[in-house]
Amino acid sequence: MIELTNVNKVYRQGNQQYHVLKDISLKVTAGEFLAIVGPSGSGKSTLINIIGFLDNHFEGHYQFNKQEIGRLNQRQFASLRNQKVGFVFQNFKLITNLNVGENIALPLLYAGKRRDEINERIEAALDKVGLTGFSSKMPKNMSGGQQQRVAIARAIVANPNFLIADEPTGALDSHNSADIMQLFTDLNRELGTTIIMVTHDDHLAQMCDRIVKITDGRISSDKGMRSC
Ligand SMILES: Nc1ncnc2c1ncn2[C@@H]1O[C@H](COP(=O)(O)OP(=O)(O)OP(=O)(O)O)[C@@H](O)[C@H]1O
Repeated sequence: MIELTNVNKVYRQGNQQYHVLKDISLKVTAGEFLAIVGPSGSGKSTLINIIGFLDNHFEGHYQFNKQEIGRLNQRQFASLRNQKVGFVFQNFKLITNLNVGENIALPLLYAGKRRDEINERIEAALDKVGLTGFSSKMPKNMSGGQQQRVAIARAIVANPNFLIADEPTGALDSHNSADIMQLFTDLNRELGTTIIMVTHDDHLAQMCDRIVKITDGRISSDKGMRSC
């Protein structure tokens, strides 16, 4: 599904150049649950911004479902981002003055779905994350773990091809972290959701099928756990 070949990323600031990703070649197949780990500043966010269609200013090749990303115009690139990927962030990024259902509806409204379909899909997404009946609650009246579940429901509601989760348990205590990791594992195992998760936590990374380590902009190791 995802195939990066010799991807390089250079940030330019004035006369300075920062070569942040160096010859990254990475394949991710549908159904994988992959952790991206590495020290602070090693390039993890830069890499997931490219994988998640947030950044198309890089050198090298990115083929998504055999389609070369570099050939797309900005409109096609934005529509790929809206349709193919769901994002989960450390700080949930829910809209606080919207209720749970309205937050989850956002990707469907952008996609121009009809109201009755939206309502059905909200309920189905809430079921999948274990929050049946929470649609009219306000996020501020929910725990951090529940808010992250809402964010995950929003990320999956439009049936993206894959999820990017950037430190998804970083703001949670150990109990809620374990719950969220269990939810990701269930989504992956039971529904086949492809998940790419950035984490600093080695223990959480061990729960994934595969761990890709980035060191100073390069892939320094790539280990499959299921096959070990
Ligand atoms: N817009 C930018 N302009 C210049 N340099 C940048 C820019 N964004 C990131 N960098 C640099 O690129 C390098 C990689 O940053 P990146 O955020 O990808 O690392 P990271 O592994 O995600 O770090 P962390 O774990 O702390 O989030 C860092 O040295 C950072 O300072």
